[in-house]
Amino acid sequence: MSSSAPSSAESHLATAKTALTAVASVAAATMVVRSVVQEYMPEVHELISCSVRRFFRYFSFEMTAVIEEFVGFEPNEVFEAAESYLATKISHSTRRINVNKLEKQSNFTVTVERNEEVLDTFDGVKLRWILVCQTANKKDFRNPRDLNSTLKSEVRFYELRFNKKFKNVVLESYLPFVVKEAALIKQKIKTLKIFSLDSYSAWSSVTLDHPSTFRTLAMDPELKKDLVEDLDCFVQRKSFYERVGKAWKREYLLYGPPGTGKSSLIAAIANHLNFDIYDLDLSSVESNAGLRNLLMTTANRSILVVEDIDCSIEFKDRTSDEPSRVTHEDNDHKPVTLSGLLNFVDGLWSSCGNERIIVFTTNYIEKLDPALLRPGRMDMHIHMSYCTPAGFEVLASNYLKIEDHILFEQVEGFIRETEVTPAEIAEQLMRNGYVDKVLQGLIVFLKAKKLKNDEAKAKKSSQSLRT
Ligand SMILES: Nc1ncnc2c1ncn2[C@@H]1O[C@H](COP(=O)(O)OP(=O)(O)OP(=O)(O)O)[C@@H](O)[C@H]1O
Ligand SMILES: [Mg+2]
Repeated sequence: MSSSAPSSAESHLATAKTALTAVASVAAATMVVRSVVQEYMPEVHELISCSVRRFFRYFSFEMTAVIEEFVGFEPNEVFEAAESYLATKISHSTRRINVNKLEKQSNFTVTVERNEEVLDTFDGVKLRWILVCQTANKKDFRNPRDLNSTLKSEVRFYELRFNKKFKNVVLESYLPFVVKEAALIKQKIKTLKIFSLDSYSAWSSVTLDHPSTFRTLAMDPELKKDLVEDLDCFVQRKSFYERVGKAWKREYLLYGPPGTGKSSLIAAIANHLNFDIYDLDLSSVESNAGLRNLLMTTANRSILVVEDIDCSIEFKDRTSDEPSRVTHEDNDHKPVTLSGLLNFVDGLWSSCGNERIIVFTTNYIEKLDPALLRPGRMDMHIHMSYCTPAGFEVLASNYLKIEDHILFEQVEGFIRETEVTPAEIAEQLMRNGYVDKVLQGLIVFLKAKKLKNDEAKAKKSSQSLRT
């Protein structure tokens, strides 16, 4: 018995060959029929093309997700996210990109141009993106997408192609990842704003372009380190605040003489976290109801600043300790108090506010109501002190671009013995001239300052001896 029965592998091969031959014959026959029909019967040709496409699509492994620019009248978050995200995927193979910049923007906006294919990989899954633009059908107003695009005269959507078997990975992991990444990118390039109250007591904003950063700030190095760590820890504790059911907010009290960098520190915090600033002048808020409205209209990831609290407002309502029959309505019309503000903040922001920072500043901590200073009221007290030798070195590096100099020892000696603010030193360092000349000028200034301070001290002590 020399011949054996065909093995199962051979039989599979034979079946596959037959199937392939069949597909090839269908394709060849279709081509012939198509060319004949194309010539003589265009409608039949369209019908056949459609069926052929459907036939091949059935055997294709590819799936396409269409991500339109608008959902009804609203912008599609996934489309916007894809636009930002894909800009980070521009590679050597990208041939055309779009570059835009509005006058007020500090950075260029770069996006991938239409019909450009962008490749991406996520957990080993290969993905192909392409931005498709089609001329809008302006007459078809039944379709909101077309109505939207009448303004733009084109309909834009992304096609995202991937292997069908990764459908769940794409929908459940990849696209949420793209949305999250895009939010981070936007946050990074966001232009910071500072809001203040206009003449109608409503927030109005301008771009915040303050150069102060933690690097340029002259303050106690340990305190600076602690504060940066505190801020970084705060923004990462979303789940902690959710778990304990507290408002996700942090309160800082900055105190120190004028010119020691309290406002500069607020700008440095805003630049570090990329948070907008709301500068709240409590003396121009008429009532609790007005304050509540203002707080409700501040955005998340922002810093609410109340400057000079010692002079702007009472801490407590003077009548609040007396037994009273104040109705809710009366309360709405009452003048604002600081304790009222803090209570609002706890209530309102625990339900609707996220990542809020409140900063209070004062030049005179001794004038503050003790209730505001009691432990647990503020999360951190930050003393912005007179300039120290370490602070001077930061300022010298900022203004003169030097890390050391033969005159540093003399300057630092005076700084140790004299109460001088970083603002005063900064003013001296901004003077024109060579480094030597500027530092000599600073020494003359410090000598005079020391003399003046000593005289003032002597006068004060002789006055107190007399009384
Ligand atoms: N600690 C500091 N580090 C770096 N620069 C400082 C510092 N303090 C003051 N300056 C410089 O002095 C200027 C004024 O400082 P700033 O307005 O921050 O002081 P302030 O404490 O807010 O004063 P005020 O109590 O009068 O509001 C700043 O623009 C900055 O150039
Ligand atoms: Mg200030």
